[in-house]
Amino acid sequence: MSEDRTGQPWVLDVQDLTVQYLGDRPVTACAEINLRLARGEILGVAGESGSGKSTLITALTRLQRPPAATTGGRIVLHDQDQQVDLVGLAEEELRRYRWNTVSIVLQSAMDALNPVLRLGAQFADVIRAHEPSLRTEAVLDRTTELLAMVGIPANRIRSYPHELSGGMRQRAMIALALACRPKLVVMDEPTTAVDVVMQRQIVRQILRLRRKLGFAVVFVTHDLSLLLELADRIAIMYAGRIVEIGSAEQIYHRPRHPYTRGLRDSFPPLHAPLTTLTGIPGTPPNLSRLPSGCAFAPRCPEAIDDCRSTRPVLRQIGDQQAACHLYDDDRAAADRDPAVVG
Ligand SMILES: Nc1ncnc2c1ncn2[C@@H]1O[C@H](COP(=O)(O)OP(=O)(O)OP(=O)(O)O)[C@@H](O)[C@H]1O
Repeated sequence: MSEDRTGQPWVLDVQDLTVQYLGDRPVTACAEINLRLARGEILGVAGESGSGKSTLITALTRLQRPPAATTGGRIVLHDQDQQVDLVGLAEEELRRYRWNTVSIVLQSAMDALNPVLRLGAQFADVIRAHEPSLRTEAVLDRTTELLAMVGIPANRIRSYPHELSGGMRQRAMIALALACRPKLVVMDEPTTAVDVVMQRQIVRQILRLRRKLGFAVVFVTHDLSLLLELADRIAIMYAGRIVEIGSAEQIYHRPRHPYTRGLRDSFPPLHAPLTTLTGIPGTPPNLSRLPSGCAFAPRCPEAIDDCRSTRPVLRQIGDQQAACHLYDDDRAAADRDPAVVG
């Protein structure tokens, strides 16, 4: 059984996950993704629109619908001394793990919450599905406690989703995702629909709840600066592949991949003074017509000949990983001293 640095089993161990949109010309939206999460760890996944982030999230929770299909790899979850590979489980078996072991927070709570049910009824549905024998008062107590954790007063239990502010709805979604004490919460841009002040409040709340309850998080967003506040580690996606992965500190201060550098310089930092934003020239590629070699090469200011002919593989560079030919010649030096190149 694979284990993290502390000897604990990984909460999530994704191995060579490939997800395609099937059709006349299949599109590979996630290619050979490898990710591991330790208990209580927050992994951020960042990338531009179309890089495959949402596809990854729905594949991880097995909520994808045709034409999307997982065509390779494993999604191994570990909970209560058991390991289970979600790939290949039937819908009925998956239900045992949803909410309980892994839960999801979507981009728009308005799409995820039922508009015709009061908040209390929605919490009761989820809690009861996993603890059918729980008495009404206990369900109510649990709901009150969950809402309080995200700063929503008890009198809102009788509110309908449309009676709540956008920020409150998102926080209610987070509370609902935690209702059955999952080991892993998967979040797809849960702060895009709210203003910056609320965004930061939600980020602080997630950090506080993680400390209190110890769940791990995969948090997907296009906003790298947000992840720098929230994530322990960050994976950068481009054209369906992870092109760099490292600690938040490494990704911010010493990004290896030119794409990561471009992404970092495209967003205003949340704390530091505002500087000129440079952005990345060009647009992401069409996944059904990827160039040979590195998919970022046509936009890369540092591309060399190899980049246009051979796709670089994700490999260790110092104590982070990147898929970039710029480090090929300096492999030995970069492995010894990560500051040598970059
Ligand atoms: N229903 C679909 N049919 C065919 N291809 C699709 C479909 N949905 C997505 N794709 C392909 O998968 C790619 C990745 O889409 P995905 O939504 O996962 O990206 P994303 O990074 O989450 O983007 P965004 O931030 O805009 O949500 C798209 O560029 C597109 O080529």
